[in-house]
Amino acid sequence: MSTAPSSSSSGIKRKPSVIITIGMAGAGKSTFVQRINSYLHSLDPPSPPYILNLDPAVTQVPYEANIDIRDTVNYQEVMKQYNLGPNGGILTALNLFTTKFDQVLGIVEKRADTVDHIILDTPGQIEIFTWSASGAIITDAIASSLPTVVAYIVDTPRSSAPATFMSNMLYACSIMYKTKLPFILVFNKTDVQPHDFALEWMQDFEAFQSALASHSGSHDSEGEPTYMNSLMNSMSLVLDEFYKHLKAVGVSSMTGDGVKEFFDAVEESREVYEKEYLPELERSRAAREKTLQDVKDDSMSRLMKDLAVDRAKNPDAALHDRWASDEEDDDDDAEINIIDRSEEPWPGQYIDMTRARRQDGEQINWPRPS
Ligand SMILES: Nc1nc2c(ncn2[C@@H]2O[C@H](COP(=O)(O)OP(=O)(O)OP(=O)(O)O)[C@@H](O)[C@H]2O)c(=O)[nH]1
Repeated sequence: MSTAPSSSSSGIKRKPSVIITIGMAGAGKSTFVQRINSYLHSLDPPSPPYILNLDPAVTQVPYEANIDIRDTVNYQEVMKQYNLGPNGGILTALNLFTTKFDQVLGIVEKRADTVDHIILDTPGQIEIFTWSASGAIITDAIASSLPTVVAYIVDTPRSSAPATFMSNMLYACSIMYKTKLPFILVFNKTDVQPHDFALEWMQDFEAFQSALASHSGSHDSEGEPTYMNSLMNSMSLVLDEFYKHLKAVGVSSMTGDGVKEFFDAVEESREVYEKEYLPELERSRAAREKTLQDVKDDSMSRLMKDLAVDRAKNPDAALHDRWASDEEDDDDDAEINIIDRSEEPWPGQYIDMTRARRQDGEQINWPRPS
């Protein structure tokens, strides 16, 4: 029993799959992460994943994270120091952690040879990850290095009303188009409510529309469809296209039902990543490099034109510009002092101006107006 071959026929260890779990608060992300963690441990041979907890505010997680944001940033302290409320504190803690994400990625890449799955558990407040620069930086950084899939966790019992289902799907849709990554809808808590209704609504928009029509509040006092009803009808047509691009599985993080199907979907998504996401990533990288090169070429050609104009105006200028030969000799061996800031700091590199102390009795003559 194994989810996927961990090495290819050539004997080269294949890269691990990264699973980013995202979902509304209380949808069951942490419980789901623990469930897939225990599933991977139960395989023969066991295939323990590498887990990153990115929720700084969680008090307890049901799994042991390999990297935990709480070890790096104290969210309570951030709230105090920056005078923030809980959400601002979580966002700032994530921002601070993201400044170190290159180190995290370095560690993760080193682990890539020994694990088959890397799992990211994200903050409970969904928008802190999905609509922040930090969330985008973390997602892009990891997805450009390893095959990545988004697992969007849905609280199935709480999405059984057509309007709630629709708003959850719209949110999922916006995340899918933002990340452009392969996307798996995980209908969680199927032990409480099976997810068949959701699959039916996704496959047949007429079924969704009739569920909507039969729901109370869909018609006004004169029997006309309400504004909300008409809006959701139109939205369901829009979402029809979105449903074609994703996989949906039903899971119970409580009982473990559907976890095997989830990993099958991860495996299929890996192919989508390699066929669609990776070429797109390389295309946009090449486009970015081309734009940069075009800007450089343009500046250079303008500089050369300016030089040509100067030379035409004053043909002798170049003669006067010559250095004396002894000056040239002096400079020949001079080292160009380029500082690589990514190297180890050297003594005195960091001068914290806020801490510089004045000598006792030292007078400072501040400049005064007039
Ligand atoms: N019955 C049932 N309950 C579940 C399932 N998955 C999670 N829960 C419960 O749902 C509640 C929320 O689960 P969490 O895993 O804390 O959800 P979360 O999305 O991580 O929540 P945040 O920490 O707010 O992000 C807990 O009480 C879980 O026990 C499931 O598959 N079935």
